Amino acid sequence: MLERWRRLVRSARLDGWSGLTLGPLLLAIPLLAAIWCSHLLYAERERQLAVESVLQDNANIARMAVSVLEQTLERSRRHAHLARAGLDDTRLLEGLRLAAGSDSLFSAVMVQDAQRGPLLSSATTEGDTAALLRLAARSAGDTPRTALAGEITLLPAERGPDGNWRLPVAIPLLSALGHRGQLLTLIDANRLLQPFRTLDLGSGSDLRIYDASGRSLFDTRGGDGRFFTADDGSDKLFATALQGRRTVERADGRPVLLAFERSAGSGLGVAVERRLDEVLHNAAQRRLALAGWAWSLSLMLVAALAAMVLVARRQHRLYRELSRAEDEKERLIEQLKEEKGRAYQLASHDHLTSLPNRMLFTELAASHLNRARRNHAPFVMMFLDLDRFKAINDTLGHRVGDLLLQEVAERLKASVRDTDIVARLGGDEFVVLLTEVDAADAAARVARKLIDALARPMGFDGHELEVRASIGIAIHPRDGQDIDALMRNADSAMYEAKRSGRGCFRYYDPSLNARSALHLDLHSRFRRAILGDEFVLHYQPRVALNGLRITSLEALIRWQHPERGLVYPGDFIDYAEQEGLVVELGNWVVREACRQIAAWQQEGITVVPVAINVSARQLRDHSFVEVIRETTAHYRIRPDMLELEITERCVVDDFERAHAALEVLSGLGMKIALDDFGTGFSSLSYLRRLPIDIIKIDRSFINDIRNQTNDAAIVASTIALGHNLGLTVIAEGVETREQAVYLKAAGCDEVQGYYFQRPIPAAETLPLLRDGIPDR
Ligand SMILES: Nc1nc2c(ncn2[C@@H]2O[C@@H]3COP(=O)(O)O[C@H]4[C@@H](O)[C@H](n5cnc6c(=O)[nH]c(N)nc65)O[C@@H]4COP(=O)(O)O[C@H]3[C@H]2O)c(=O)[nH]1
Repeated sequence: MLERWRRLVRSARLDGWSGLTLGPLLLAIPLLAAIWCSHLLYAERERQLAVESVLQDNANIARMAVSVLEQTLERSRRHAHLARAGLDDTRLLEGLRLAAGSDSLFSAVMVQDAQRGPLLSSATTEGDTAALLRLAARSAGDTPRTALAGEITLLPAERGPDGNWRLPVAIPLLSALGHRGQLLTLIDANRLLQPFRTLDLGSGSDLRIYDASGRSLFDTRGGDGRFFTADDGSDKLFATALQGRRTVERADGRPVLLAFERSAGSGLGVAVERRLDEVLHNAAQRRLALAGWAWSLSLMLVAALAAMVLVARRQHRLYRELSRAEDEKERLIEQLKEEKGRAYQLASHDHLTSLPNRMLFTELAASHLNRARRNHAPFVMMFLDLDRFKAINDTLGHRVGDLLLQEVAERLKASVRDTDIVARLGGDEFVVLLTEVDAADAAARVARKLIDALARPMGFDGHELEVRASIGIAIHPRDGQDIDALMRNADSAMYEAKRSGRGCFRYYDPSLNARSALHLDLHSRFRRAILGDEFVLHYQPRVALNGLRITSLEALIRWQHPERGLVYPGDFIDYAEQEGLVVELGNWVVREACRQIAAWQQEGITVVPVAINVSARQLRDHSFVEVIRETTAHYRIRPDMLELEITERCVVDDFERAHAALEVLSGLGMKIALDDFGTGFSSLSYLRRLPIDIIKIDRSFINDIRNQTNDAAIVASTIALGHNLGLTVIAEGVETREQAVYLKAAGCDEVQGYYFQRPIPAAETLPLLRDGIPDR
């Protein structure tokens, strides 16, 4: 069974509709169990109720029968009273004769005196007289239990001469004068038992009357009932029956439901019984009807289940077919997509290099341009042309030319980010779209990288080639607002590059070319420039307005370029910062300033502190403090001979680290100046939190100080603020006497500017240091 169940489950699972089959099955089992359990319980209850009800009915009938019998015998007792009185006075017996004569229940009455014999007899036939005498002889020994009358003695019925059944009844008497006697009556049995004959007890039922000794007197079997004669003997049942009701087994083995009731007065007993099988037969009819219901319900359930399973199977089959169709559809769509993809690839890509062709490039570039517009981001287009490709193609053949183009494509792709786009427009013309660039400088770097990547030797079919490329760069939005304009301008910049000698790049905007050339130069020769002493420091004095004494020299870096001449920091500091070169440059400045101070000191010149500019990166650099410590120690100068000029930019990115470094340096005795004061947003907060000694008001505020602008008020309040905080206030960019006078009047402590002295090389500072600022 278990194995069959397992097989069923397994097969259902294999079919893929296990849930659909097992679900209804698992639902049906408890439902069927519930139907049949309740049916069985109900049937059993029905059976018990039927038995209980029949036992109860039987008991009621038995009680009623006993009561009827008692009422009848009560009449005999009344006659016994008259008879007892008649024993003492026979005249009184006349009353008895009349009473008995008018009571049809009594067929004959006789009063018998123990000594005198019969005193009265209403018997009209000899048979009745003989029956009464037999009865008298039979009960002659009975003694009355009370002073009035004794127990009633009933004898088995006997048939009279007229053929009617009579019940002989004897009651012993004891008169007031002590006479003993008996009242003997023949009760008309048919009359006595008539009520029981008409009782409808139901089929298989029987009512039986017993006398006090347990002899059966009458039962209702056979329609009219039957009387038991003296020869019939007593019924065993009576001997075992107790008062009450129960199920007992008859001698023939059949169980009956029996109720037994005995009269307290006469001792007569009535048993009412009904065959159990008869009773159960009726209950069985109901049980059968119930079973019919249970079967119907079960069948309906099974039918519903089967229908569910069938529907589920059908749906499952449909679902499988549908999903097969769906798979097929998916497959076709995939196939179509692949074919479409192949067609698109063919139509949109260059077959030789697999790079996007002009059509696809234009689409991609347009979408990137839209994004760049939304994000206000730069967008760089580069046109790239291989120098002398035609000659290679013509001399070495198309095969080499093709291989060369493929290699170029690979190298170009490898040199840019995945987000950038490389396309081949045709022939040896390529285009590169840089989508994530932050500045024109970055475009220059990429262009240089591309040129370098292509310049590495390539070998094909035993030929070693070096390819040089010319690149034209157009930047959105300065060089064009749409793709066409950008492509056109990148193309013309590319021709400019070719004209400039090939193997180089050119911006469409000429101003960018000079700057980019400088940056490239810086990049390629930066170390050489530091080692080869191409950088120099110029110094500009800071002058105290009170007495025009030089208080400090600001060291300003310049690049003494061999070809370009003196290059100012505005052209390379930001670039050096972006490229991570500024720390090395800054360290050089620290070294050079310390070396110069030491040199001045060795020449016996009284030196003022030198202020150096510190960039943001430099201040963040972990070794910065150490560099200052070591360099000052190396040149044997006191650290307070150096001053630091920082700007807000130096601290915004990593305030904590800058703050820590400044605290250490300030602790060494160095003064810290906040440069370009007033141009930032939060200068004031920095003043409170950093160890600042000096603020330098930006020169943009000094320019217009005399022209009734807000600047004068700003300068005046900055001076007042600085003083309140105990700081030295310096004004930068003082170019005129008026500005100096105004600043002095406003309470400014020191000034710096062309009016007093332009930045000059170290050699030219000697007269200044020695003689001070000349009078003006
Ligand atoms: N119009 C005008 N300008 C005046 C006048 N007086 C001085 N200047 C110029 O103002 C700048 C003052 O330096 P800064 O504000 O620190 O501004 C400096 C500083 O931020 C940075 N810098 C200079 N040297 C270094 C350096 O060694 N390291 C770093 N990180 N930055 C430096 O470059 C900036 C520019 O330096 P420079 O070109 O030397 O320009 C200098 C100086 O030549 C004047 O009366 N009128």
